[in-house]
Amino acid sequence: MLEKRTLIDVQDAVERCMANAGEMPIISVGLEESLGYYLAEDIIATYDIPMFDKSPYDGYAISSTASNGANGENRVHFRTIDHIGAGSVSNKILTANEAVRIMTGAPIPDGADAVVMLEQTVQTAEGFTLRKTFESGENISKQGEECRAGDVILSAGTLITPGVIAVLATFSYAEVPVRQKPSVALIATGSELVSLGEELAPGKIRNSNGPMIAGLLNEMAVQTESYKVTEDNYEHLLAIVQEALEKHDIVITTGGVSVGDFDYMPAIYKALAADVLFNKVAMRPGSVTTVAVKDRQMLFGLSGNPSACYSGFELFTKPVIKKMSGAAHAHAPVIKAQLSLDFKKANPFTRFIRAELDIVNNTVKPAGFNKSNAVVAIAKSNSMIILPGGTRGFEAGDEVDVMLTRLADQAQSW
Ligand SMILES: Nc1nc2c(c(=O)[nH]1)N[C@H]1C(S)=C(S)[C@@H](COP(=O)(O)OP(=O)(O)OC[C@H]3O[C@@H](n4cnc5c(N)ncnc54)[C@H](O)[C@@H]3O)O[C@H]1N2
Ligand code: MOO
Ligand SMILES: [Mg+2]
Repeated sequence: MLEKRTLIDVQDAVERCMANAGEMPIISVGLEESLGYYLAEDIIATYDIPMFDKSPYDGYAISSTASNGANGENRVHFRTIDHIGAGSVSNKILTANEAVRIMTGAPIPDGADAVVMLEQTVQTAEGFTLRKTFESGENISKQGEECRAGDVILSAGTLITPGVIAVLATFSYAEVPVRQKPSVALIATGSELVSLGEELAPGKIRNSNGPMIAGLLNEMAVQTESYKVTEDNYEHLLAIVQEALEKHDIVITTGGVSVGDFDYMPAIYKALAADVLFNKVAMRPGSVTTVAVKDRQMLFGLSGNPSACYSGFELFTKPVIKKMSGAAHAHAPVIKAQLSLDFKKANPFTRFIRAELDIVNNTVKPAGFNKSNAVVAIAKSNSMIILPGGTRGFEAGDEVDVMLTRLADQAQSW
């Protein structure tokens, strides 16, 4: 007998997933390996940056009062008494009309409170002359102007980017406290699937979901074990899922979650006595997406249809992985943009459309043929339009919600 499924809202489904996503333990990784992890602790400045008053220019450090009254007709003369580059300290103490030749990054010598750029000077036998009055503090990078010892520079949950690595290096973090990432098993199911290079016998199709999801996980720097594409064989699939659960925090399957005679995932959740969080969501595509929990491990039963598979990952799996990995912001941002094409179809459920967002003009359109089985539109999309359930007849010019999935590769430039 066909089991009755309970339909739930997308938001509810997302919340159920997030409620079951526990943070992974804190580990320490080398600075060079830390890219893509999330900071597990706040990063607090251990000293002022800059650490000392320093010169922002190549030029001369002077006492500003000595430049008083300087102008084009009355150039003031300075005598150079020392010469330092970045990394060196002058132990001379300046008196009036003395100067230290100083390079960018070098500490300001005692007695100096201004820096004259090289271009503002005329060289003389014993030093230089200048033609303008300097103020105290002029052209000096002050100690602590960027941050002070004790300041919280970056908070726990921040994604480690190259900029974050620069901060960590500044404070000498050879090892970085991060949240471990969940390890993921990826199982593409379906007797129709053949891998790259294999013959496409009648009725067979290429497994595109497996490599796509592996790519999405790779982008998140998550370790993935891809299992061989399985046949639709209950015992075999159950054995693989059980093996995957022994080794991984998350098990992602694609396909076999609907009501077909060879859709074995529902029976497998039952056999595992897994707690099914939902198996029918009021969304298109991906309405049969199923998420279950077994002990503390999560099973994502993504739909076999490629666009449904992709959307299910973006909506449910990605934020769960981000939360487990310690991300402060697990969800993709949603913005408003103007539709640039009509979209007349009815939307009985919340509809997600793989879309092209033009960030310059803030307009958006479906990324071509957009049914649940579409593949090309995924490749062309940088976002997903979200149309609320119970609506129809969107027209060009209407404002719609757009989830930002990937904006890194915009075809826009200066
Ligand atoms: N009577 C009903 N039939 C269907 C329903 C329903 O509610 N009642 N739901 C439909 C919807 S909506 C979807 S979505 C699909 C979901 O199907 P499954 O998740 O069970 O996936 P499969 O049956 O295994 O495959 C569906 C489709 O996708 C192709 N596929 C599967 N795996 C891959 C892969 N790795 N790479 C590329 N393409 C793949 C597969 O060949 C099928 O064409 O069910 C509807 N039916
Ligand atoms: O819910 Mo299905 O994923 O529309 O094709
Ligand atoms: Mg099916």
